Amino acid sequence: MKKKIAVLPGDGIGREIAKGAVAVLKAVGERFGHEFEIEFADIGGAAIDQHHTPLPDETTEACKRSDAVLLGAVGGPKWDHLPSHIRPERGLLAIRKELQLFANLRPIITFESLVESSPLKREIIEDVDVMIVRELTGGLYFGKPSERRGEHNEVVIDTLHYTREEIERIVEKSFELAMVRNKKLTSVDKANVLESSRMWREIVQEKAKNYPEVQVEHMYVDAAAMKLIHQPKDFDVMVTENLFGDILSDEASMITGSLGLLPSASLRADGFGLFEPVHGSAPDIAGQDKANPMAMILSAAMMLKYSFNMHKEAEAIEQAINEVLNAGYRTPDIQNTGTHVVGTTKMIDLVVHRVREDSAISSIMAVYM
Ligand SMILES: NC(=O)c1ccc[n+]([C@@H]2O[C@H](COP(=O)([O-])OP(=O)(O)OC[C@H]3O[C@@H](n4cnc5c(N)ncnc54)[C@H](O)[C@@H]3O)[C@@H](O)[C@H]2O)c1
Ligand SMILES: CC(C)[C@H](C(=O)O)[C@@H](O)C(=O)O
Ligand SMILES: [Mg+2]
Repeated sequence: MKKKIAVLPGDGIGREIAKGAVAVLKAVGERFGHEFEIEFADIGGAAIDQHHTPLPDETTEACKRSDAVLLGAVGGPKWDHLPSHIRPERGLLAIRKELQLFANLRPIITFESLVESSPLKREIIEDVDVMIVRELTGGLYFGKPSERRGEHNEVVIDTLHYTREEIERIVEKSFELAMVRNKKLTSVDKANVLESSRMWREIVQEKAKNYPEVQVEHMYVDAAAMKLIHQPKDFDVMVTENLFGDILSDEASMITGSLGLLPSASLRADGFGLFEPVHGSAPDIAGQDKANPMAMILSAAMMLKYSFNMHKEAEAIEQAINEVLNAGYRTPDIQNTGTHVVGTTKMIDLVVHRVREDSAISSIMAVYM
């Protein structure tokens, strides 16, 4: 199969880990006989430096002529002085909006080999498999007005804005996911305070009538934050609005062991997707070969699964990652002493090697079977 992929490395560790995803895709392509044509484009701070805007038209066009998009991360101290409407993060929000990527899927899955070294108890984190469904193109991030007012700019306004249609489509998506998973949906809101959450809850209740098999529960976001780290196995699909989903997913990363392990898929209604790690550009470790490339590589695996229907190819990546972790290799975000502590480049090589090695084994098997 031939597929065109736009790769937007962005800033900081985004550039280091994007290389990893591309190398792994090349290995998958060779093993399974696919051709992945890669087109690189700038976003975020890199785009500000090159094109004076965080999202150049060329980048949007490159995404639109591709079958899927991979994104590293944006932002960093170099651009922190800029006003919010032209910061690197604005490029990320703009591409999500432009491509109508309203459904952000953030799977939280425990790696068995990391359970032992976790500061959290085994009985809490083992076998966790939660899907956070985060609304991605509405809410406080996109509400207008968002500005400072008053004679001395002493008043500030951000607006939490949702339309019924925006809530309906993300709620529908989460019910569909619940139906193919374990038929359990937790809707997270702040309906004791926010009008937007009251409408959110009403819509969940309305839609629930079309999915009688799905067990639905409503939970306030503060309680959900507590329960997520205390009893994560009580959740299966969790749907929530943009900002709540942002915060809860970083929190949930601690169940797996590191923010550097969480991938995500940002999907449009027709299935087109942009795939990005949950984490940011990590300026504190950028350029030091310390970043964990797994979130990015797993995002590429999600792309293969969700955009190209390449399930065995995605599983080959997941298996390679499991094997590398089972063999004891760790980036410093997970473990910082010992003989198996490796940098970004070495970790990428290990995963690529495993993906290729399986290729050798399966071709021998093919000859003798
Ligand atoms: N999707 C994105 O592009 C995205 C997401 C979050 C933050 N950001 C931006 O990134 C910049 C830094 O933000 P932040 O520091 O709050 O969040 P961050 O996610 O970049 O980093 C938080 C902490 O996690 C660590 N970390 C993150 N990813 C890691 C990885 N793959 N391997 C090892 N350690 C990792 C970092 O070193 C840091 O200590 C900001 O400009 C922010 O706006 C971008
Ligand atoms: C960088 C920022 C705009 C972004 C968000 O909040 O959506 C990030 O934190 C994420 O989780 O993808
Ligand atoms: Mg975030």
